[in-house]
Amino acid sequence: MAGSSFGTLVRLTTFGESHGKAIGGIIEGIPAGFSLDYNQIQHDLDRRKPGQSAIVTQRKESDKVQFLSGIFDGKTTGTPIGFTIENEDQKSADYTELQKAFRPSHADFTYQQKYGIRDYRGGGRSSARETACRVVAGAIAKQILAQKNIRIDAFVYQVGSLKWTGEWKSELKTISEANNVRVPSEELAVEMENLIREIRKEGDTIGGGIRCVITGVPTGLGEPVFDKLHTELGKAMLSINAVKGFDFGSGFDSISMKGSEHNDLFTTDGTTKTNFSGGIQGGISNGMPIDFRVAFKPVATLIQEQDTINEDFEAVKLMGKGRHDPCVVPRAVPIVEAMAALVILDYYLMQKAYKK
Ligand SMILES: C=C(O[C@@H]1CC(C(=O)O)=C[C@@H](OP(=O)(O)O)[C@H]1O)C(=O)O
Repeated sequence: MAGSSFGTLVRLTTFGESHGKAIGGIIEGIPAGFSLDYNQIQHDLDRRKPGQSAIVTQRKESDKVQFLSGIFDGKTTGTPIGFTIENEDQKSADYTELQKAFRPSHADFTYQQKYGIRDYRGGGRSSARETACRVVAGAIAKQILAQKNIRIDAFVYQVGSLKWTGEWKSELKTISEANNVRVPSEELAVEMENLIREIRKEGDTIGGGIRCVITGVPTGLGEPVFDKLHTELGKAMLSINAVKGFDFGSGFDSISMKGSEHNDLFTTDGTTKTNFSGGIQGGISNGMPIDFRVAFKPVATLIQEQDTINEDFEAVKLMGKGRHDPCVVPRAVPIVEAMAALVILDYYLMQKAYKK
């Protein structure tokens, strides 16, 4: 229970700090004989990497993954896949003041209280840099799932109070992936980007929301009662840095609905006319698209002076420094897809193992 591994049959363990030599991971349980598309893995890493546009952190990392094991002649061998990604652009001097003072609402304080020591540079282990490792594993899982016609699409639907309320279709992915925000509307992309630029000018940050739709999932995935499919998806999403909320299907809107409005009526082919269940009933996939949302808080590091305390619990003023995201959702889209892919592949393999 040391907190750095995720999954049951497909299991990812990550290591590394933001300003250390490298980050990396070990992926166990990937089936043998699968031909890897390295370009696809790099493509997802590029969708996540810092410095990719004017509205994200300007730290420049190439995020090239180096595989160390588990692959032979371009195919998985069924043995642990080890990999590293080097850290190339650390500016640790930006964090000198943070050796002693805690950024309000950041993991600085809790890491210090838990361990009595922390790598304060770039947030150390608590940095979202770690999520690059999840993207490597998720990109592999996504490729395997694609062969089974399971498709995972995440996109930004909200930044601050600007919200996309359209109906999702997979064709919209070309629009969401063509703009810096990753929202499926060209008009909203401009508005959201302008908002993020304004927020950045003020040295401030803003929250956002990501929606994820998974199609082609067969019925039967999910292990009641404690390992329901949505329970594992919730854990996966809530483990991503800055995530504050997860809901699926009707989610929190279900509070104000009547059963007669909420029930998804069947059609005779076994699908349902509506999808308030979000593709999961009783913790088990029902064959409809799995549909969930993830809420991200505004990043804690502000380029503004704030009141805080130091390690001796004395009141001090702290001015944030460094290269930070004014809004994390544009870069978090491939992270959500990666974690979703790890869960779905894990549960797909479990269902294969258990089904009579
Ligand atoms: C490096 C990445 O993002 C970093 C996430 C991060 C944080 O506190 O989470 C702080 C910043 O790091 P630094 O202060 O070293 O510039 C971001 O740039 C990355 O995502 O690869």
